[in-house]
Amino acid sequence: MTDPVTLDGEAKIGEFDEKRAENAVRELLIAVGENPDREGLQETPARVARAYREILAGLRQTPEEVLTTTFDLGHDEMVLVKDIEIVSLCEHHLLPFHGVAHVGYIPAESGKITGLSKLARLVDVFARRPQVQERLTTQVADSLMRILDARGAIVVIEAEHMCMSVRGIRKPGAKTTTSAVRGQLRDPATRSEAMSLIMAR
Ligand SMILES: Nc1nc2c(ncn2[C@@H]2O[C@H](COP(=O)(O)OP(=O)(O)OP(=O)(O)O)[C@@H](O)[C@H]2O)c(=O)[nH]1
Ligand SMILES: [Zn+2]
Repeated sequence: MTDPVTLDGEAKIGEFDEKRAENAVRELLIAVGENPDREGLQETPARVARAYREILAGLRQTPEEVLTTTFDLGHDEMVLVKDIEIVSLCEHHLLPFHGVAHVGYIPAESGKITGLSKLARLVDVFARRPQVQERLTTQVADSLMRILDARGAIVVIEAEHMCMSVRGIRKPGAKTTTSAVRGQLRDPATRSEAMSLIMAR
């Protein structure tokens, strides 16, 4: 197995060990009192391993990889993509949290901008890891600043956590909102313009 490395977005984590994941799921089925050899469960460890590989694909991607396409359009005002669907995995319970991300930035003075789809890809790089919502929000904003030399960035995420709806406190429908605001978007007027665009339905 490859050595694990940090989750700072700059380094890649080790390979996905499918066999090990399968064995762990089989063990979990036994631990909860199930029979992993009964007909309906025989393929389950392999299916679950594949599902985790997909849901956690961001562990093997870096934000630099997805923000490579840049154009110089000379556009130097805010670009905002709203309602990007996200599904992530809460690192405390390994249960999903899902909702939407709104991602905006003010391009570098050079006018260096990226493709719109790349903003959604960037969100996925960090969402597809074991996460807490606050860190997911921060990592997206910091990547825009660092990689695009953006003059400002704003990321707002609204999500429902399955760990709060299906277990524990059991409050389905409760939504958590987190934001990260960087650079020129911290200026009150610019920030409030961005927030009203984000909140407009
Ligand atoms: N700040 C933050 N907390 C989270 C996130 N996802 C889950 N949590 C919380 O992490 C906490 C873990 O608390 P613990 O007391 O260690 O675990 P627990 O006994 O399962 O907690 P309960 O959910 O209250 O039953 C809970 O309050 C969760 O709601 C997240 O993205 N951000
Ligand atoms: Zn949780």
